[in-house]
Amino acid sequence: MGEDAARLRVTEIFHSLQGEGLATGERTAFVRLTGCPLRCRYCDSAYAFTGGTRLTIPAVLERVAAHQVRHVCVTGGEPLAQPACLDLLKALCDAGHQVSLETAGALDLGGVDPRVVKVMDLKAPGSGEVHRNRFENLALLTPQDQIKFVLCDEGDYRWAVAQLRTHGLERICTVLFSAAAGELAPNELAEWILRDRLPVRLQLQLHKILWGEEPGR
Ligand SMILES: C[S@@+](CC[C@H](N)C(=O)[O-])C[C@H]1O[C@@H](n2cnc3c(N)ncnc32)[C@H](O)[C@@H]1O
Ligand SMILES: Nc1nc2[nH]cc(C(=O)O)c2c(=O)[nH]1
Ligand code: SF4
Ligand SMILES: [Mg+2]
Repeated sequence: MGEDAARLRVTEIFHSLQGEGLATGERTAFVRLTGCPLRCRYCDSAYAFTGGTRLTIPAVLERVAAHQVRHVCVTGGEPLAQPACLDLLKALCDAGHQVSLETAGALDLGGVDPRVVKVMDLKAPGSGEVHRNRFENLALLTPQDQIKFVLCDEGDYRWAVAQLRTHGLERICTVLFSAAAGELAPNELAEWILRDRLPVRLQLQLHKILWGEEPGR
């Protein structure tokens, strides 16, 4: 199949305020790609595991353009599980967008366009997917990228602190600590970060504060 005919399976394309990471609050178009090889216990996007609509890259670009945004966030599901995601990321950059990629960190980041801001999770034990972390990806991150931990409990927190220290993560890029919604109180996580004087940022999910668990927001 030629590149022009490549299609991506897409769950939704929507317009919202970025709710996560360093661009929080920016008006953003989200492209949520369908399918994920992981099953994090807390996943708030399980509706993207199946279904979706097959769209060509020009069709995705056209729907994104309708939202008149600078920022585009490619998420999922696990975007990198679809090989054509790499072409989509490049096409969005070529169209002049500031592009971010939300990824589990379980698949190779090697082919991602260097203009893309990579927001990579390290999956903690409470996710049930800690064995999927691909630590080789850390060498592919640059200071513009972000490493995110989504934490379910104090055990996860301790694990994240150990990763921070073992890999010197704060020397690579910004490190975000986020509480898994419904599992850990963000104020408790805030107290631990202060107590331990960690070089990390607390991340709250702005869209859930504004709109709750509504899909497409
Ligand atoms: C739905 S995932 C999609 C991208 C990719 N599969 C990943 O896991 O990064 C986007 C982000 O939402 C986070 N997330 C999922 N469920 C969450 C929850 N219940 N509370 C907080 N963050 C959550 C993930 O950890 C990830 O950082
Ligand atoms: N507003 C909003 N911001 C987000 N940032 C990352 C999201 C995601 O699901 O990956 C997300 C999302 O679902 N909504
Ligand atoms: S990797 Fe991302 S999309 Fe997949 S189950 Fe985990 S949080 Fe959900
Ligand atoms: Mg989400």
